[in-house]
Order: sequence, then structure tokens, then C-alpha cells
Amino acid sequence: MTKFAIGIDFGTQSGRAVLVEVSSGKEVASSVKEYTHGVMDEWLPDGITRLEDDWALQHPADYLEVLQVTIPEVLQKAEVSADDVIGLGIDFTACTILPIDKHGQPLCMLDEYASHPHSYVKLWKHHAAQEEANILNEIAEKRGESFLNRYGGKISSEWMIPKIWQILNEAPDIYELADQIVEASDWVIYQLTGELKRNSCTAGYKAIWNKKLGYPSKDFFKSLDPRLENVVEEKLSDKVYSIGKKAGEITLNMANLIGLNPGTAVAIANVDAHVSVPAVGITEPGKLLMIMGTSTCHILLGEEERVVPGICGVVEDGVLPGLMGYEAGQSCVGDHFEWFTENCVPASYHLEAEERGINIHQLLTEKANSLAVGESGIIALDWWNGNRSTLVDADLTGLLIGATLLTKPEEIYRALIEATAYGTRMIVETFRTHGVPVNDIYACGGIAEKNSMMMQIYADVLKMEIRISSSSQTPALGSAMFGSVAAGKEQGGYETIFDAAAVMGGVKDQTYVSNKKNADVYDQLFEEYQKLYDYFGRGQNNIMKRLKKIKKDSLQVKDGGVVC
Ligand SMILES: Nc1ncnc2c1ncn2[C@@H]1O[C@H](COP(=O)(O)OP(=O)(O)O)[C@@H](O)[C@H]1O
Ligand SMILES: O=C(CO)[C@H](O)[C@H](O)COP(=O)(O)O
Repeated sequence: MTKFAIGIDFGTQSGRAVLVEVSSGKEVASSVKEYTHGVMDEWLPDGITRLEDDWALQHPADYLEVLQVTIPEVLQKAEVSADDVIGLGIDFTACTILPIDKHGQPLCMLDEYASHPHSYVKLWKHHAAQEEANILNEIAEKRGESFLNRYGGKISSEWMIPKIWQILNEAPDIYELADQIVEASDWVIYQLTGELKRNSCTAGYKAIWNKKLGYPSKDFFKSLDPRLENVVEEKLSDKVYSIGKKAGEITLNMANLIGLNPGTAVAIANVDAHVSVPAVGITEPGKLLMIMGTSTCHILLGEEERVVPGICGVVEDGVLPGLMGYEAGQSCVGDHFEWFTENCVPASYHLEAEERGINIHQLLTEKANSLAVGESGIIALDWWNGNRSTLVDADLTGLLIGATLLTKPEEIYRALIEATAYGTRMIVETFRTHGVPVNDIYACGGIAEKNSMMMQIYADVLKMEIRISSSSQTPALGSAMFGSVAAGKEQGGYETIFDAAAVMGGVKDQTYVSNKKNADVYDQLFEEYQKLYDYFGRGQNNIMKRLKKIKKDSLQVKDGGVVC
């Protein structure tokens, strides 16, 4: 009898489920549920509580809706019985965290805290803890904390400890009230199985946890703030579970809600980027995978732990058991194109796209594709949502240089795409310079699937061939693979993730090959990009930060109604 596994990818804007045939990796059905509350970056659901700049929240009820809608839908579409589903795995954006009470109830779902911003899920791209991150980095550096080496020299404001500290600083009542502060991924597994098991991937990459050393010392936390001395015991847990293991089984209550059988195996949660690696069939060092969507993550396996400045982290067993997993990233890629289409494209372009039945990205891409490399005379920095790697600074902002009265929207769109490709080249070169080989490039995610011009630009800028995932839902496929490992061989699944990857993962036959003529011009442009990168990103000119400060002061005056 054919057996199936389900994988669910909880993204930035939606949750996506795939039903996969375990013996072949064939995706037989998929379903997408947009989050009802979307990303909350201006208002809370009450419509009256306004969020400050750099906030990005989500509502945990949306995650449960994803389970309730997408799982029955994939089963129905494929006409597959729940009896034939052997396992379920999930992956999530990260670091995406929420405070919960002792019953596992998110604080934002309690009436009395529904209008309190700090009671909600802080999404990965919530950047309002930059101040805490800066102080943490300063103190850690002064104390010579060795963990900094594993995180490229800096802890990002996107990660767990700065976010927790922001709650403590701005809402000590919420901090006190929280029985635990958990990754949203672990919370969903908790809802499915009744067991809270923190996964080693988010703990390792986002919460400064190490397989051998655990979390930083109490003394370090105390040096940040005496109230944080016991943060691990009080709000986290030093019990961390390895990815690739079974978390538990679906409870009766949950089974009734989502249409699966009670007792179905559920895998320990994983992160959207990391879970994609075996799904493209990567199980060895030297192959870098770009997971390209709202943001881009770069995941690479290595044999040894090396110090690489500005990466997000290197974690033993963080991606696959027995190997070092390196992560680097760019905080805004698709997000940056979306901002452009929503704010800078004239109505005539939108009309043309509508009349031709294509979306605005497709129209701009078509127009941009007819441009020669360098023809527009413009270049951009890809920091519209800060710089994750290699500068680790959420306070950096966007830049476009060279525009004239003749500059067209498609030229800017292309310059923004190129900027993200240069950003990736900075990351690849940084890995290589610090002794971590990058021999092959792979890509997956919404953008790798949708925009072939962009993939060609990346091949030209990187001067490397790019292989594309055979799945259009790579993270969800990876999660289904972990689901089949959680079920185990006896149930028709697999013993290890390596066995699952050999059968279920893979890439398309078509690849993107670098064009020498374009690559030569891109070399010149990349040199210019590097100069801008160093000038604006490494302290020679902190204009981006000064502008942010002026903006903050100005808004305070405006909101406070102070009239000069
Ligand atoms: N044709 C396209 N070219 C470039 N970017 C696109 C295109 N279509 C959508 N996008 C961008 O892709 C992002 C969504 O990526 P996707 O991988 O689907 O989701 P997620 O990041 O939530 O996992 C959006 O930010 C959107 O602006
Ligand atoms: O930090 C990350 C993983 O470590 C991702 O950037 C984050 O999860 C968002 O992913 P996406 O852009 O696909 O929504």
C-alpha cells in the first residue's frame, strides 16, 4: 500500500502543505493558506494599537488555521485516506517567538493582553531589538565570550536573546507572566502532540545554544541585566531535541481538528531554510543552497567549525547529523521587490500587466530582461530591511545610485535584483576566504521557481552554474521527509534523513550557466558595490543611522503634538 507523509512550511505570509508519496518523493497535492492577520507591522488586530517602526508581529491563531485548512485539503485533493499518512513534519521561519502561559496558551490570545504588542509572536524580521543586540554584542566582546565566533562575531537583533530582552525592557509584566518563551515552530508541535520539545536547529542558530556547551553562562546573562541571570531556567529550557527525531504523536483532539489519525508520527520542528537542504538532495559539504523568497538564506555544510565573520551561525548537526551547518542570509530579497512594485511603479505598468493577464513582477522582469548588463548606469545596495550577512546590522537602509530623469522602473527593478546577487557574492566570497569551500550552488524557494532572469543574473554575478530544486515547495517537501523519518522504516518511512534524501530529494535537469560576457561586466559592477558596501556599511559614513535617528525624533515630535 502506498504511504504518504505531509510537510507544512510556515512562511512569512502563508502556510503551505504538501502531501508526498514516501517511496518516490512525488508531491501528489498541495494547499496554501494565507495568514488571516498577515504580517502586523503597523497595527494590532484591535485596530487602535499602533506599532512602532521596525516591529513585525504575527498571530498564532493563523498557524492553527493553516493546519485546519491545508491538511484536509491535500487529503481531499489527492483522495488519500488519513490511514495512509505515516508522518508529519513542519518547518517555520525563525527566529519567530512567542510568550505562552503554563497551559501553552499564547498570551496574545488571552483577552486582557490582546492589545499588548509584546504578547504577540515576534516574527523573524521584527527588528526593534537592535538596541539590545548592540549592547549584547558590546558586552560579549568585552568579556571575550567565545560563542561570538560561532555567530560570525555578532548576534543579530532578529535572534532570540535580543528579542527576549526587549520584552523584559519594555514590558516586564509580559516577561513575568510568560511561563516560557518559545519558537513558534515548537509551539505548533506542542499543539499537535501535547509535548513542548525545543528543536536543536532554532536553539543552535537563534538562541546561542551549543550541543556541547549549552547556552551562555548565567554570569553572561547577568552581565546583560541581573533580571536575565536565570533566563534559561525561567523562560527557555536546556532540554533541546535533535532534528531528525520524533517529537510525538498527534493527539486525539488535534486529530479531530485536522483530519489525521491520532497517533500519527510528528517530527521535531525545523527551520524553513535548513529543512530544504536534504530536499534538494544535498547531503555533503561544499554545496551552498540559496532559499530565495521574502528573504534569502544561504545554507552550507562543512566538515569543520570555522570562524566566518558576519555569518548567522555555524551549528554542529544544525542541518544534518554529523556535519557542521553554516547559515548566512539577506534579510530582504522578495520583500524588496514587493516594496518597489507597491510604491514605485506607475499605474500604466499595472494596467499593462492586468491587460496582459500577468503580474507586475512578470511585466517588470520581461522589460528588465531586454536590458544589457550595465546599460542602466545604476547600482543599488540591498539593505531595504537591513543587512543580515555579512554586516549583521538591521539599522542599515536602502540605496540607489546613478538615477537620472531617463531612469525607467524596470531599470530600478533590475538594479534591485542585481544588488541581491552582489550581496550573495559577498557571502560566498566571505565563506571561501575563511576556509569554507563553496563548490556548487543550488537554489530553491518561490523566486528560484518564478524568476529565471533573476537566476541567470545570479549565475553571471557569481560566475557559477546554478541548480534548481525539482520541488516548487522545497521546505514543505523537506518537512515531509523528516515526517517520514519520524514514522520510521517499520511504518514505511526511512531510518535516516540521508536515506530519505537519496530517494525523495532532487534538482531539475535544467541549470543556469554563467555567461562570460555578462560576468565580465558584473565583475566591474561588483567592485563598485563592494566600495559602497564598505563605505556605508563599515562606519565610514553612518548617514543611514543618522537619518533613522532624525526620523525617530521627528516622529516623536509629530506624535506628541509638540509645536515649535
Ligand atoms: N516573479 C517574481 N520575481 C521576483 N520576486 C517575486 C516574484 N514573484 C513574487 N516575488 C516575491 O517573492 C516573495 C515571496 O516568496 P515565497 O518564496 O513565495 O514566500 P516566503 O518567503 O513567504 O516563503 C515576495 O516577497 C514577492 O515579492
Ligand atoms: O532566518 C531565516 C531562517 O533562518 C529566514 O530568513 C526566515 O525564516 C524567513 O524566511 P522566508 O523569507 O522564506 O519567509
